[in-house]
Amino acid sequence: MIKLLASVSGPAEALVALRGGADIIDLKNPSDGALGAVSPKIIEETIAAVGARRAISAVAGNLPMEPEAVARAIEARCAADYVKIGLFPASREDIAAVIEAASHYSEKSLLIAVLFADREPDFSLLEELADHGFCGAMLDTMEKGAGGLTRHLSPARLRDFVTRAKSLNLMVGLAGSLEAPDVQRLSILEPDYLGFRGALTSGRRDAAIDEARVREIATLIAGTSSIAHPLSDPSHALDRQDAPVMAGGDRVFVEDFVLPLEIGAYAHEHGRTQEVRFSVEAIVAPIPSAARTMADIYSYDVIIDAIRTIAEAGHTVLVEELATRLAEDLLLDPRVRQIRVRIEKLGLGPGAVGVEIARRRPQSAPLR
Ligand SMILES: O=C[C@H](O)COP(=O)(O)O
Repeated sequence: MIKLLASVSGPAEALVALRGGADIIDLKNPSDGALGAVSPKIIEETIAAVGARRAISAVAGNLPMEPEAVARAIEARCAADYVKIGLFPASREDIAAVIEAASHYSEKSLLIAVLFADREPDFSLLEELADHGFCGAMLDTMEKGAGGLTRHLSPARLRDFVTRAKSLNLMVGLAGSLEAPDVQRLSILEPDYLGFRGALTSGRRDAAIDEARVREIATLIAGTSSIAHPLSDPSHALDRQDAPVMAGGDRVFVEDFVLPLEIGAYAHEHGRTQEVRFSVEAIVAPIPSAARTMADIYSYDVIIDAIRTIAEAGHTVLVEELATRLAEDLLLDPRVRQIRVRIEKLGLGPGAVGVEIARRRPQSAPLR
C-alpha cells in the first residue's frame, strides 16, 4: 500500500493534511526552497497536535554539505519520527562525510536521504546510505517550477532508483512537483510513498494546503492498491496467445510515438540508434460516464512510460521481442483486457518495416 506524504508548514496544516487522508506529515517551510526547515518549536507543536495518529517527518534544511552543520540540524529535529536530509550537489567526499555525520543519529530518529532528480542524482549513494543506517531514500526536485520529477528522470531511471533502494531494504519515496496524473504512472513503480506539497494547495506552493486537494490525492493513491504491478507480480506474465477473445471495451491509445532505439540483428545496427515508431492500443473496461478524475481511468501515460522504459533497456535484436515484451508488460495491469502493439523501424529502407501483434488477457486472470 503506497502512502501519501504531505508537506506542511506547521500544526494547523498538519491537521488539514490529517483530515484529508495523508499518511505521513512532513514538516517543511515551503517559502524557503526545496528543503526549508521549520523550527524545533514548530516540530514540538505539531507532534502535540497530531499525537500518535500519524508519523511525522521534518526536513533538516537547505544546508551546505558540511558534516557539523548537518549534524546540528538533525540533532535539533530528532523529536520527529523521520528526519529528511538533503544530499545537495557537492563532491563525493563531502557527501560521504555528511552521510557519516548523520549516521550517528540513526538511533535517535529514522533518517531519510533526499536526492535531487534535477541535479544528476548519484544512485550509487544508496549503498552508502544503507551501510550507514539510513532508513530510506527519496527523490525530490530542487528547483520548484522547473518541471516535475518525471520531466527530469525517465521511467527506466525512476524504476532503477526504486528497485535499487528496495533491494537495500531502504524505504523509498518519490516527490518533486507531483500532480494527480503522476500518481498512476509512479504507483506502477511501487514506491513506499509519494510526496506532495504544491498540488495540495489551491495556488502557489507556499499557499495554504487545501483539505479537498489532499483528499483527492489520497483517494488516487488508495485506488492504485488494487493494480497488479509489474515489479511485484510477474505471475500474470502468461502466454496470452491462446486466450479466448474478450468482449470489447474502450480504447486507450498512443499513436506514432517515435523514439531512437538500439535495435536490429545486423552488425551495422549495433552501437547506433535508429528511429522506431510505436503505436499501442489498450482495450479497457468501458469508461464510466461519471469518470472525472484520474482514479476513474486507465492513463495513456502508463503506455508512454512502458514504451520509454523498454526503449532505454539497451540493444534489442528483434522488433518481435520488443512487441511481445511491451504487450506482456502492459497486460500486467488488470484493467487492460487486450493490447495491440505495432512497432516499425523507420530507417531501414524506402518505408516502414515491422510487426503488429495483439494479445489478450486469459479468462482466468483477474479483470477490472
Ligand atoms: O517532500 C515532498 C515535497 O514537499 C514535495 O513538494 P512539491 O510537491 O511542491 O514538489
